[in-house]
Amino acid sequence: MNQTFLLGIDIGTQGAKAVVIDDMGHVVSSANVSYSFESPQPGWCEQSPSLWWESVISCLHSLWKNGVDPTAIRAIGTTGQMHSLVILDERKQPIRPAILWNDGRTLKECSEMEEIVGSDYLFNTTRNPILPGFTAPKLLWLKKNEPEHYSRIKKVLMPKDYIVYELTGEFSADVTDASGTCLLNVPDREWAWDVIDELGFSRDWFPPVSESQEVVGSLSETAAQITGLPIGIPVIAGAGDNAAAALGNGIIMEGTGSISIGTSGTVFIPLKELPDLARDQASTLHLFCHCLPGMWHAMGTTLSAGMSLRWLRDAFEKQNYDDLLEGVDQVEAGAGGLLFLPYLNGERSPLNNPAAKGVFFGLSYEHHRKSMARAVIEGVCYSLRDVLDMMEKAEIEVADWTVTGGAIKNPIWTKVLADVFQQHLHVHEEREGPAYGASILAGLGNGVWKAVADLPMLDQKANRIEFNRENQPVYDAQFARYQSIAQAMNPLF
Ligand SMILES: Nc1ncnc2c1ncn2[C@@H]1O[C@H](COP(=O)(O)OP(=O)(O)O)[C@@H](O)[C@H]1O
Ligand SMILES: O=C(CO)[C@@H](O)[C@H](O)COP(=O)(O)O
Repeated sequence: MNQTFLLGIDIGTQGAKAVVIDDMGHVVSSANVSYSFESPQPGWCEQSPSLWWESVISCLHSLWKNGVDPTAIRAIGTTGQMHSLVILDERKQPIRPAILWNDGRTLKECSEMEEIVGSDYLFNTTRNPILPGFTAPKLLWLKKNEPEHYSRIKKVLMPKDYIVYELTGEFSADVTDASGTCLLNVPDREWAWDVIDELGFSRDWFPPVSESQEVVGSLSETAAQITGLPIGIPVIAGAGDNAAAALGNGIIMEGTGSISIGTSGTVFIPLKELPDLARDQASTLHLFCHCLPGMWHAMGTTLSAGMSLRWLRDAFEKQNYDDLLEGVDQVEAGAGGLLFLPYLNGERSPLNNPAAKGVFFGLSYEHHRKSMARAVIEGVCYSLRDVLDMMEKAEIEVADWTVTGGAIKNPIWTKVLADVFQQHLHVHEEREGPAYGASILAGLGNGVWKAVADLPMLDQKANRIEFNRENQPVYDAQFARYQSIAQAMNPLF
């Protein structure tokens, strides 16, 4: 009973995860529940908020079954997929399934938003391009295409905010996730009320925006009964999954960066100050608040990273990733000339084309399951290098990389990534990505650690993945082909 445990909950795109850590930052136990998303039309991606909540409840009951004492939990932090739109009605019920971050239906609404508010004003306020998948254009899409749903909106939430609501009965938002709505004044870390007014949205839809570690409520009696957690424990605002994962991996200093390969792939670089980029220099670079006060980060996102391998696993009707990947490490670097563009559901950074499609280029008789799997992994790594290229053009650079996300479960991902980047990488194998970071934020919010400098996990050593210099010529040549093919095909999709 003297133990101090912290709980982190992650609403991933392919599953919910919960992790319990102790006050030394060590993982005590974790649980996950997998799910899928629906695609009611090509390019659309939706998920039901009740599926997330039911999956969280089952993760928690698995933790208790595995011997974790729920009464030792002192605080809860939530995190999850960014940008995905949850709308609630006056009964506080979801009006429709959430429209996800990888949904490409809003290209037209992105332009409309710039026309309504003025593209320069919008960029200078939000410091971000308006991209399909971000939240605000989805509201404009609903206004036009589902007016009955639009007229019933009383609250707009991100996925993890919906879980905070289920846990506490309170509505909250945090600076990291709010950055990805296109409605946050990112330099001021507050809603851009003038933009919200211009777009005709109601100010009441948007909950107060907090720093990630701030306590925003306490566990309600109803949630305590359903989850088995003690009533009244504090719940913090939490953070978007990329910021939470970065904090969990200690990516809080300039010169460090993290690469996540979950459903999406992201390149994430912390910043002490917001760079003053011109609109065209920013390309599809995201400049968002970090989950520590007074910090920001630069990010770029490839939409189907780990998801491309999942697609291939299902296409080959393999039971699991180990079956799909058997022998793939024996295939030579460059996959015998076979190249894959991982644009299965469009692409965000750097192409910004929701109509883009996946491509195998250079197939011939000698290729087989193993070369196709290797080409998919390499293609995802080229798309991440393409994001890195975009960052370097904006003069945002990193020397020290840590990798996170489901892909760290098989070393082939990190080996190929290190070779494609021609850089060594770090991995903390025991950390459950965003859920781990959310539990760290909960500890900061609840005063288990007084300051960032006290975080015990910052001293823990990561595994170092070396790169193979001999593979540089083949990967440089393949990356150049990748970029040429992507550019050539872009207008044809
Ligand atoms: N055992 C494994 N071997 C190889 N790749 C894996 C394995 N497990 C998960 N992955 C990769 O990780 C992805 C899921 O990552 P995850 O971080 O759990 O996603 P999300 O947070 O978006 O739900 C899968 O699509 C797959 O590409
Ligand atoms: O859109 C973004 C970031 O801008 C994605 O990174 C989502 O946040 C989903 O994350 P994963 O489920 O792939 O971790």
